[in-house]
Amino acid sequence: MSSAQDPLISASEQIDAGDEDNHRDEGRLESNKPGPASPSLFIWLLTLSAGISGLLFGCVISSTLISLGSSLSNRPLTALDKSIITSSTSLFALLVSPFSSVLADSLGRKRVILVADVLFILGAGVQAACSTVWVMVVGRSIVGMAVGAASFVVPLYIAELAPAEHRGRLVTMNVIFITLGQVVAYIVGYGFGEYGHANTAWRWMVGLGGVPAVVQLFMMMAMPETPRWLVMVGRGLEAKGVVEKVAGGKVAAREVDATVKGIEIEVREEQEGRRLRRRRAHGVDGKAGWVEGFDELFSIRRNRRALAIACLLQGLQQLCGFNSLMYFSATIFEMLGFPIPTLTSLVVAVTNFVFTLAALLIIDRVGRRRILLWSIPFMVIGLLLAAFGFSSIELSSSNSAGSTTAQGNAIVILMSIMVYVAGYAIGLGNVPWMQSELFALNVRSLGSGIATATNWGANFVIGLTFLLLMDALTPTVTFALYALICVGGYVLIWKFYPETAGLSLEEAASLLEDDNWGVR
Ligand SMILES: O[C@H]1[C@H](O)[C@@H](O)[C@H](O)[C@@H](O)[C@H]1O
Repeated sequence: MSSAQDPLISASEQIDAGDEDNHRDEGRLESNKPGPASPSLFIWLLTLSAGISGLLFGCVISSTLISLGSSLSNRPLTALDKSIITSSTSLFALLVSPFSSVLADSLGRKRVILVADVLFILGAGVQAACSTVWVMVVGRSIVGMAVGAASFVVPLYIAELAPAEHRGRLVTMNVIFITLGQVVAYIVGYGFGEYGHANTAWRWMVGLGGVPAVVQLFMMMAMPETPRWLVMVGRGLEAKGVVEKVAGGKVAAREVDATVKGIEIEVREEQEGRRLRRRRAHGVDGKAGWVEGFDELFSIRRNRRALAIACLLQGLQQLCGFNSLMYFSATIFEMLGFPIPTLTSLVVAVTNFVFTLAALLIIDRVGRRRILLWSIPFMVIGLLLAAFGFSSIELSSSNSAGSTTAQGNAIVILMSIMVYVAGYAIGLGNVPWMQSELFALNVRSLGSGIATATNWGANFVIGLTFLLLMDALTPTVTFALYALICVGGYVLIWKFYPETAGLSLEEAASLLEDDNWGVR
């Protein structure tokens, strides 16, 4: 085959010839070339190692305050104690995620995962050994820092290592671990609650949470840094080795070269652009710091757009109310008269897990935008049906209707919640974590960190307001409000979120240059 016929050969030759105008095309070719049928064993291993953080994240987010009894501060917990203990985790996750993005650029993606592991282990130990409420809050806050850092850096790490055609699937693997962690937390919580000794069971539960972090610490030490970060810090040769390893020997050396060159070109262009902007603004040359990172994120149109979309998706993922079910579904099911509410809650966690698995199978074929536009309507239907079910219960209880009607309504609500959760898990539960593909490399880490902070901020708000809303506005209005938020989110996604499935990271990020936000 001649080089004219072979797009890859011609692309790399053009690069070698120094034709900068054509360099952008190279990234496009990288994404369109037929990739290996399935990810290599090495990339699976790497995703597994990084995904253990997801397991920890899931366990932490779902670990309800199992019976602490009077084992802290020699008194029963007050409502204030409970809300401070619960919200300290999301608050610290929120504070730490943008900060750890700065660390991910200076120390590297992998080291931030290692730091998060150390924090997980420390936090688990402090919680397991604590005897006062305030030490418990300290332990939960340390775990919050770990979750904040890990929830942002793991999807970034996976996305930067994954081949374009499998990226969605591999990032979704991380969400599978999160949802699996949630299922495990429910089962363990239920088991300890039913059969454990009240004063020690919870210590075991939080303490054992440190074990996966120890396992991950050792596994991650053997894993490489991402090629993109390596190129960014001038270690191009190492980057080539990693690309080769990820491909599992299934691609030709020239394709590896082309991939690394594509990244190098992007880095060079961005450094050049940054230098020019600095010179124009301050008349000086020099190394850009993280303040410039913020400046670039907000002053350049394409970066601003990427940030707006990533924050929209992450905010919507939480404001749609899903985690209120994770935190309080047992309370809801108790209210509805289910005999073992914690077991009914497990149904929610399992539905979430199973449909996230389904997302794994179809996400790269269906595409991110399309999967959201298909699945959000199911969330709206589920929420509205649940709202309707609650309104019937409110009516029937005020008319003191028979318990069969109430039971029927409770089942309708459970089914509607399952429809909602399925819709959530297949789209909104995982697509926002593909945030890094929206950003150009120089602002990728910072942008992902801010979007992750948006996720934790909205999570904090939902956790804090759900019970209050149920009380002040009735369950019907609360669920209808979440449906309204989903409708608003749907319209914004339809207007502004372009499809990024199958594109290289470089190509996906440049979509947002378009006047129509890359949507058409
Ligand atoms: O992607 C995850 C997943 O959907 C979890 O089930 C949810 O609890 C988290 O908040 C979310 O970030």
